[in-house]
Amino acid sequence: MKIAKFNGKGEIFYTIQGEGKSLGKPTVFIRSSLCNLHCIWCDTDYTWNWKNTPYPHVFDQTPGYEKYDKKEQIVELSTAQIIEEIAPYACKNLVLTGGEPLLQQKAWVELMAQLRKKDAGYWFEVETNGTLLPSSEFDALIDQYNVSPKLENSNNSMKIREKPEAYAFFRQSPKAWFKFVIAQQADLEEVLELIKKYDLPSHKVYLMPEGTTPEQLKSKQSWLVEQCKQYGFHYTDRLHIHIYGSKRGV
Ligand SMILES: Nc1nc2[nH]cc(C(=O)O)c2c(=O)[nH]1
Ligand code: SF4
Ligand SMILES: [Mg+2]
Repeated sequence: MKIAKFNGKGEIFYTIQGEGKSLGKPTVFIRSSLCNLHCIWCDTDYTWNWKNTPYPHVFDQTPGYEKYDKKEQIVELSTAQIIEEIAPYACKNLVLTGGEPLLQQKAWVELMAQLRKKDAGYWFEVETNGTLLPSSEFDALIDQYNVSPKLENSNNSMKIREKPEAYAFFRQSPKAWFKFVIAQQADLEEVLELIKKYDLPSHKVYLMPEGTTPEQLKSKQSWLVEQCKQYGFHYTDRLHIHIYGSKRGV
């Protein structure tokens, strides 16, 4: 599997789930590389923002920021190698993230199947942008989908960010929970439209402030909580950002 490379190794780390339904749960994260979207504010752009691609990013304004050399950002790990990497952690909760993990479903299926065979107690969550359909094999192994559909604020065209067949799948899955990144009022209105259009279950919707620093998150907290109260959505923060700041591997 293509894993994001960090400090010469695969980006695999033990922390607490910082977002959404499982917030606070001790969890091992495995960050796969590659994404089919190109969100302008993406905080894991080292999984897709390759040199000689046209996608703009907010970091373009940051002095010294450069698009990434694909070869330098990916490490190919076998299922056995990934199992070896996670072995030292006394934790059976895994989050498959990225990038977009559903781009590499076959490799995840092999990993999940082998781990379950060893220990039925494994719990598998996946962080997905909700544009790709899970295979039946993948769906059979996964415990929870954290579906984070992208809005206009992501700067992806509607054609690539809004896939009706994927919405149809996740809206009916008992394992799926929705998490929308909200930067401003217009985003909230877009979420309300999507909920109506795809008949999403409101009680399974989380709103999360946009931001990669505690200051950015804090500036939106109280406003967003009021919106959650008004519409009956859950609020989720980005706990790992408050605790660790904007760092990799936490
Ligand atoms: N602690 C922690 N929680 C997270 N929840 C979703 C994450 C992600 O990047 O997918 C993430 C992450 O990178 N770290
Ligand atoms: S879908 Fe996720 S990983 Fe892909 S560009 Fe958007 S924020 Fe980044
Ligand atoms: Mg993240």
